[in-house]
Amino acid sequence: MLASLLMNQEASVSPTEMHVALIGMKNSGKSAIAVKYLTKRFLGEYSSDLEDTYCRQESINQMPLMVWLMDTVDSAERDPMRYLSWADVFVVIYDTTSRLSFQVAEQLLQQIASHEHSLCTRDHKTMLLGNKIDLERYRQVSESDGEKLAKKYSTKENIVLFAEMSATDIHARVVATLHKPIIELITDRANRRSPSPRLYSSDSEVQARRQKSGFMSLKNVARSGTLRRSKSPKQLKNKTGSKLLKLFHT
Ligand SMILES: Nc1nc2c(ncn2[C@@H]2O[C@H](COP(=O)(O)OP(=O)(O)OP(=O)(O)O)[C@@H](O)[C@H]2O)c(=O)[nH]1
Repeated sequence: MLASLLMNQEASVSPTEMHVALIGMKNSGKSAIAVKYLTKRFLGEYSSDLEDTYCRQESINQMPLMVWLMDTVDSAERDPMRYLSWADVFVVIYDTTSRLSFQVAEQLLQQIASHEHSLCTRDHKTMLLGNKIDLERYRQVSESDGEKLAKKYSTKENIVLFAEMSATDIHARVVATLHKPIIELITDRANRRSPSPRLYSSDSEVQARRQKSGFMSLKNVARSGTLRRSKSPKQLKNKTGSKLLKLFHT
């Protein structure tokens, strides 16, 4: 009896889906990381002006979890609220061979921090991720610089994680790296025993748009397989096509 009560309580605080936004400067490797995570392949050529959201069914800590991955495009014309109001996990990616991309990563950490304080009450996790470490000889950003920056934007309640990786690395390591902030957030939420509400202000708008325009529901996704492409909130208005589909047709 007690065991089943505890199990029910556990189920009620466990998330069934996690929204992960990959953000960072153009060419930092967001698409390469997304493609590797979703398909186990590393592909060298991408179309850079397309933005998509994909999902993959995972088992994390022995719990089924739908991971939604938004592969964003770095563009001043697009509203950052599309990921700020959507994501549970922000993966801020920079290219370790580009100092400029590291500066952009700092601006993005700043953006997340100000959003968090002024608008957002929902808990989230951020990870600063240095990519392309296979190109060690061209490195412009040291590992300790990355660590320092992550520390700078960490608070007592919310630590910004830091990792380095290469999208050319083996699939298991890419998956393990992307799962780090997800696992931390799940653990934080379970410890607090209070799942943060997803529906508020801009989130409810996204939710309403999803229903109106047939955004793939969790049920449909579970019924029809593990990897699915769906549309980001922005694309519900403005269809741009799919990077992945495009990739596999070329
Ligand atoms: N050597 C190496 N090349 C990488 C790595 N990650 C990405 N690249 C390459 O870097 C280039 C840019 O990668 P993308 O994944 O398109 O970068 P992005 O951040 O999605 O760029 P936008 O879509 O323009 O915002 C591509 O030629 C990739 O093949 C990596 O870890 N190592």
